[in-house]
Amino acid sequence: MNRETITLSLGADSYDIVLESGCLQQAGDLLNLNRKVLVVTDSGVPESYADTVDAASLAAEVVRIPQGEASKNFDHFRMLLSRMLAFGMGRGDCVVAVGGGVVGDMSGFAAACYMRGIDFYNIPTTVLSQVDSSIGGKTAIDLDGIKNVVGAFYQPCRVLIDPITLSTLSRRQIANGLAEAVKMALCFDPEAFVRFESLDFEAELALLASGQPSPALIRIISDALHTKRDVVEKDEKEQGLRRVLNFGHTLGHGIESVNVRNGMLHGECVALGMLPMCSDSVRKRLLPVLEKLGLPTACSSDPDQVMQAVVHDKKQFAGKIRSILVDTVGTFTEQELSPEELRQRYTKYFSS
Ligand SMILES: O=C(O)C(=O)C[C@@H](O)[C@H](O)[C@H](O)COP(=O)(O)O
Repeated sequence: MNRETITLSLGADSYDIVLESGCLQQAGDLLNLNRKVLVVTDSGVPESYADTVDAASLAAEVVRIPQGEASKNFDHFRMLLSRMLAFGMGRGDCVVAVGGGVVGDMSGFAAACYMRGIDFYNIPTTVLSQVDSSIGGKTAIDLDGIKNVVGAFYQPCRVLIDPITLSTLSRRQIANGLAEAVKMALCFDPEAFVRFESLDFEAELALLASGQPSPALIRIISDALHTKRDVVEKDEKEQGLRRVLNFGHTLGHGIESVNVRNGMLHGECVALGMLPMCSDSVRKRLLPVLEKLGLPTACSSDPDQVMQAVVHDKKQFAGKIRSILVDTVGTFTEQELSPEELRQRYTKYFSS
């Protein structure tokens, strides 16, 4: 099996991302598990993944939270900390996340807070977490319906990305994660976007369903990891360039907050959130890609409700919302838009 190791250079917080089919099975060799380990996973992740980490650890506790964004809350966060305390974990012990973005974000935040910070490893098992959320150290929980509003920048010690884990995901979950990779290609990587345009999605899904790795998906994951690595190395704490990774998220988070109970997924909301923020020519290329992936392209959420959530987002600054726009594939601009201007973009695109 081919292994790609991508190093994120952040001084003392540098770490390797290992991308290799089958690397989950090597967790005992690739991670330091010779200590107490809190393994955090969710009810949608095959139990065998967490069991693999458990078996490779000196002593492990496995915590399984219910699947879904609604679990990324204060109660589950507190429960993780209590479990660490009850297990007698000390500063030399570690947390391992095995799952998607919810598991990674929340367990990373728990690792950041327990005893002011213990080691954290991430083993993302969804497309979304493999291309985006496991990289760059954003950890968080949601509060009062606002996404990621409590959290910390806390880098993992190592990330293991095993594309074989994608074979158990539904088509919808795969497309959900690919929305984040489309976002990165649109902003930074025109060649990666062309690869999306020529992607034979059905053929790659068929490969995955037969238990084989999908070369095209591995290439997409690798493209996204390189883009994100380059961005985070230049701007770890999101003071400038990293804000571009929020393309599609400003309206997207608003749409997500309104639709969380309808079961809409994060990437689906990001897909919708990108559409009003593109030029006509970019949208003309984006729409067929989203349609091919089966991502939504129409949204009927009430603009007032969407905007209510948008104005609580972290991108608000002196009454304006820092928004990313894409006029040409591979480039971006940042503009400070008023809530009214954003609302108009939303209504103009989705009501016409
Ligand atoms: O890593 C980043 O930086 C991102 O913005 C990646 C986003 O795709 C991701 O969804 C992130 O969690 C959103 O960030 P937030 O700061 O708006 O919570």
